[in-house]
Amino acid sequence: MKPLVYIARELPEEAAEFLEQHCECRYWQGPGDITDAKLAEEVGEAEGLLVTGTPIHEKVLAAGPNLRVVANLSAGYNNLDLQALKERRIVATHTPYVLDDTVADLAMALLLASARRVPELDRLVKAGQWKKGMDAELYGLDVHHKRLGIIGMGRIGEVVARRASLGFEMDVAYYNRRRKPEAEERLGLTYCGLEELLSTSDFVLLLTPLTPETRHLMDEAQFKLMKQNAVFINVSRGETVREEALVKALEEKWIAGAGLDVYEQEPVSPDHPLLRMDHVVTLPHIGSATAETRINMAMSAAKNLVNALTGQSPLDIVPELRPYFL
Ligand SMILES: NC(=O)C1=CN([C@@H]2O[C@H](COP(=O)(O)OP(=O)(O)OC[C@H]3O[C@@H](n4cnc5c(N)ncnc54)[C@H](OP(=O)(O)O)[C@@H]3O)[C@@H](O)[C@H]2O)C=CC1
Ligand SMILES: O=CC(=O)O
Repeated sequence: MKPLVYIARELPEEAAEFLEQHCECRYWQGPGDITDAKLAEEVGEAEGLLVTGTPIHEKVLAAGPNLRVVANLSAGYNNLDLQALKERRIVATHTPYVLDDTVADLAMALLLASARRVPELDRLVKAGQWKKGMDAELYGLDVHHKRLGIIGMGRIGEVVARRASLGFEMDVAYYNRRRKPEAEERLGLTYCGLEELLSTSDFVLLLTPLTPETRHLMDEAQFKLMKQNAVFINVSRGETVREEALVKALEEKWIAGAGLDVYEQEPVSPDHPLLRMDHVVTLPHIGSATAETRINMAMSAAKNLVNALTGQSPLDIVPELRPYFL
């Protein structure tokens, strides 16, 4: 008999077909995105779950007594209560690696767009406001040969660093809890403490996972350390930044601008002050959103799910749970 799995989101055809071959599949039918409360009602006898971002905590797990695996279709997995999963011996997986290049491209796009004011100037031209003699009003900031400080030099950070240093001849500094001597050598990185990184970088890119330690890692004190002509880019999770502090930093011109893919509340409210600022470039959490990469992520999540249910070791068990399942 095929194992029953509950799929809490839409999937590309390839991944749905693969899952149908190996599992009996039930799907969330909407309307809208599933919530944790709805998932608790739906999980029933399922042995596996496939989710993106839905909070998975004790109440959801308790509602599914047969659960053996939760496959998260994303690299970040801050939606998972790892302790509750561990206590119930339920394995959890995520989808790292397959999206690294795509997310790194998006980080560079945000950086360039913010520095050179691309969306703002696009709006200006389309509104018919381009006039002769306004040249100086359109100036942006150089990217090449500047210092990029990356907080969270992991899989994606390294790919951004390669683009920035080889493509734009930037000087790349990073801050992690642990140094990475091999990556320093290979990519020509400079390691520095957080304060030094913030006070010396022209662009600060946040790429840590969201954990209790990184929640509000960027607060007033951190924005105050940044240079006045520096730009802040966030591609990690919204809650790594205290948004009120970011708004203040931008309003009071402690920093020159920001490029954001993620927010404390998503979708961000239409009346959020960040959306009224010309020196902020805003994207709707689309770091990995290309057709090819979303297929690869879905296939990776589906394979992790099937492997776990058929007694093979899933490739991408979340690091904190690996010691218990490998
Ligand atoms: N916007 C989007 O669409 C996407 C966003 N993401 C986000 O990006 C995050 C990073 O992804 P990825 O590169 O694959 O993850 P990795 O785990 O490979 O890298 C994360 C890095 O952050 C560092 N880090 C962790 N905690 C801290 C801390 N407290 N202080 C400083 N550094 C820290 C780690 O180093 P160390 O342990 O040594 O500190 C590690 O090098 C994901 O968790 C996700 O939230 C990912 C994909 C798409
Ligand atoms: O935010 C996206 C992810 O994959 O993590």
